[in-house]
Amino acid sequence: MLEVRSLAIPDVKLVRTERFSDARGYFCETFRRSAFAEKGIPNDFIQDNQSCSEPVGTVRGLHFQRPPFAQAKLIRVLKGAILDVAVDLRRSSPTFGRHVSVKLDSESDEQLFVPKGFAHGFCTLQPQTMVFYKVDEVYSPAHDGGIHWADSDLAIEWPVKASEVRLSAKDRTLPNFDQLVSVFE
Ligand SMILES: Cc1cn([C@H]2C[C@H](O)[C@@H](COP(=O)(O)OP(=O)(O)O[C@H]3O[C@H](C)C(=O)[C@H](O)[C@H]3O)O2)c(=O)[nH]c1=O
Repeated sequence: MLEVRSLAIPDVKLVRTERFSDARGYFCETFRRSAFAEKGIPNDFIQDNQSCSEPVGTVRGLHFQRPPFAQAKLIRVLKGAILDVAVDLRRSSPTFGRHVSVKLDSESDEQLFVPKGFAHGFCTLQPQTMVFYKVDEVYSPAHDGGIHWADSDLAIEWPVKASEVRLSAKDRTLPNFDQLVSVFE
């Protein structure tokens, strides 16, 4: 049975799929387009991504792609655990600049749906954390954008100190939120 519930920013949704356990282990259907569409997630996901982060305290993000290559994402954890974060970049939204954060791990059968118009990032909570996510628009480096993970205006409470965080060179130099020219209406 697929369950979908809205988070504090209603367009961001937590999805729970059903796990069938037996003496061998378990089986779960992690995505079925028709079932997700019936529950308000009709997106046509056309690309799958997977990343593995070796050290605890790895932060990937905050990333987004600009229109017309803006991506909605469906994120789940294959191994380990993350604090997953979505930031509302839609200028017309009453929650513009606000974020939601949720812990996802490989045992909870939960996934996070992040619609277009949001920046997305996560911090790993365990070593060798593997994240798998579906996107509904292809990768377009020319439309790649981001916000610095520790932006003071966003005030995200990450579970890692700035002195210990593991970041890509690109993410270290991402602009602050107040430097973000209007991207999403
Ligand atoms: C995203 C992406 C990247 N790449 C290549 C580009 C780089 O040579 C290499 C690593 O890319 P990057 O450092 O941007 O990977 P992450 O830091 O994990 O970025 C992702 O992390 C956060 C959490 C996200 O939500 C984004 O979807 C995505 O930006 O993979 C591709 O070939 N295709 C892709 O779709």
